[in-house]
Amino acid sequence: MSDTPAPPVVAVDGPAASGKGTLARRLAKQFDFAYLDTGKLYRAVGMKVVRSGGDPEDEDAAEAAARALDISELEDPALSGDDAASAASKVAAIPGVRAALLEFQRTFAAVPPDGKPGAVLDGRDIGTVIAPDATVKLFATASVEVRADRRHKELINRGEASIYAHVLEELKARDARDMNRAAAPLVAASDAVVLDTSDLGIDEAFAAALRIVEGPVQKALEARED
Ligand SMILES: Nc1ncnc2c1ncn2[C@@H]1O[C@H](COP(=O)(O)OP(=O)(O)O)[C@@H](O)[C@H]1O
Ligand SMILES: Nc1ccn([C@@H]2O[C@H](COP(=O)(O)OP(=O)(O)O)[C@@H](O)[C@H]2O)c(=O)n1
Repeated sequence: MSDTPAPPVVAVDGPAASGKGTLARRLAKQFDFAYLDTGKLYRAVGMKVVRSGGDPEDEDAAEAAARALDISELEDPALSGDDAASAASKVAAIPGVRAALLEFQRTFAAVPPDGKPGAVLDGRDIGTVIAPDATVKLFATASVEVRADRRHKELINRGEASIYAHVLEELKARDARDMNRAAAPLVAASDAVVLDTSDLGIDEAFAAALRIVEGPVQKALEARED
């Protein structure tokens, strides 16, 4: 008798506002998989440091915040704001922070909560570091102008004051920090399928993502039934 293969894992990576969260959430719903927005972990650590009066670039403070992070802190609505995003990309460059968050993410992928049959994780390093053996890897991207436009509209819709030019600058600064850091930089895994959503609406992007993901996921689910 052979061992049952591990639950399928869908890795969704990409730069800010590329639509990876929207795709990952919909893919999880499609397959009834557990979903983890790993950006929230870094946002929560960044906000924890800022709120205690610290500097998100202070390695000791950021690592201590990451080690003390409680899952309940991920529910804070302030995490979706730009301040949290900026603090997140600073703490995310610190290797001790990434190490402190690694086990939680790997366990989520290996043993999806609530007995779900698989997991979808989105972030920057899911396909490269967290789940290098993922069933299928998607790298969502779009031009920085399109991404800034999406994030700007999202902020306006939430009733927040937003200036397009500022959002564009913030995204460029964050892209640069995320791509140029030494620890788990933002890069498509060599076996990821790149999906450029610049000219795709949400439904079109989802349909394209599903075409990429469906086959490998079904195959992995069937292998677990044998
Ligand atoms: N293909 C798309 N076309 C237009 N808007 C999109 C598309 N994908 C996502 N959005 C919108 O862009 C914003 C950012 O999407 P989100 O999924 O949160 O991106 P990310 O998780 O990569 O930061 C959201 O307001 C979302 O509704
Ligand atoms: N797996 C991850 C997820 C996020 N991050 C960091 O956390 C920041 C916020 O991530 P996010 O996914 O919530 O941001 P958006 O893409 O939604 O704007 C990113 O800019 C990265 O610096 C990371 O380093 N690794």
